[in-house]
Amino acid sequence: MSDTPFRQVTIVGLGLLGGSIGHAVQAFLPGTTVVGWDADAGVRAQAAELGLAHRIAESAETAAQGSDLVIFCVPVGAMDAAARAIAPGLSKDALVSDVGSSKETVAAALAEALPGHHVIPAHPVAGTERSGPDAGFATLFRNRWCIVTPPADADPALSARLVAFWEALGARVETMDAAHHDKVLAVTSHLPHLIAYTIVGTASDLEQVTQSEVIKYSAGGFRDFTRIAASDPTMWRDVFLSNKDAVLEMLQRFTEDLTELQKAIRKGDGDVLFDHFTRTRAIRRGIIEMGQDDARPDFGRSDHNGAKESAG
Ligand SMILES: NC(=O)c1ccc[n+]([C@@H]2O[C@H](COP(=O)([O-])OP(=O)(O)OC[C@H]3O[C@@H](n4cnc5c(N)ncnc54)[C@H](O)[C@@H]3O)[C@@H](O)[C@H]2O)c1
Ligand SMILES: O=C(O)C(=O)C[C@]1(C(=O)O)C=C[C@@H](O)C=C1
Repeated sequence: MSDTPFRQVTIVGLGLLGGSIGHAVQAFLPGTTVVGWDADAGVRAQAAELGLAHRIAESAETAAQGSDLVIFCVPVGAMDAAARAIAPGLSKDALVSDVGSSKETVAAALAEALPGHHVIPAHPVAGTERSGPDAGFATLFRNRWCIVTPPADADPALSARLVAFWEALGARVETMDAAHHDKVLAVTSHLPHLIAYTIVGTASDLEQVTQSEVIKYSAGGFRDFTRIAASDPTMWRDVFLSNKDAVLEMLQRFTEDLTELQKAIRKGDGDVLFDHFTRTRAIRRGIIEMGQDDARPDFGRSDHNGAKESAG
């Protein structure tokens, strides 16, 4: 393998994820050319202005021309349409990948839309509540996991190049099958978003009763929920529809556990509550010790984008 895993990458979808990949490749893989494409003309113009790619393609049909890697960074419900649109320019040798938050349905959509092409899906577990081209930054993937889900018949050499690509952008890479990915992410990412969307909606309904107190006193826990609940509606609608079975299974478990805590409160059983909270505090501490806390106040700052940033 040369010092750059891919000569030219086409990024389809130039929002938070696509924009961050564009910045990161230019900063950390200077030997790779970045071509950008987005279905939205306004986004394409903004991406050109922000320098998210070396060049913005003139049409979907030509976007993949000459690229040995094409990464779909569109909402998971738009993967099929995006893949069909760029198919005319896509070489049979190119590797097709994506960054979608769910993997089984995306893998199936890409394989069906692009028969005879190499498809190896991936999911960088890194993001923010922001979206759009100006939300991207070069260090988004640094020290974050990227989960690669190669299908059983994937070419191991192509998988290795995709792993090298993500490692060059600063990610730690893990490989697993798509179904397992979807179960794990249902509990670690999808369910927390559903809970945040619910609690913020509930509080807002109650606001009519409490006359603005919800907003006024939202300094702590509630404010953290509002950050998550500000995440992109299109993206999350698609995530829940595409990972339906795993999310419903985890929601069932969650509901049972919530009922246990509800019972303990009603019965005045402090031991159950104390033991539970002690266990969850240890989990949070474990996450921080593993270096998984991301010092969020830095998120989205423009000085994350310069080529002056060094990899590693
Ligand atoms: N936001 C996060 O925290 C996060 C983290 C990891 C993975 N993801 C995944 O990354 C993907 C992109 O998310 P994002 O946050 O960058 O969204 P975003 O809204 O910031 O950007 C998505 C872009 O895709 C474009 N698009 C939509 N349909 C298209 C099509 N058919 N062809 C070309 N372009 C099209 C939109 O115009 C938009 O510019 C999603 O699949 C999401 O699940 C998101
Ligand atoms: O930190 C956040 O704002 C995120 O929601 C990022 C987050 C997550 O749940 O961890 C959201 C969705 C992605 O698919 C990956 C990462």
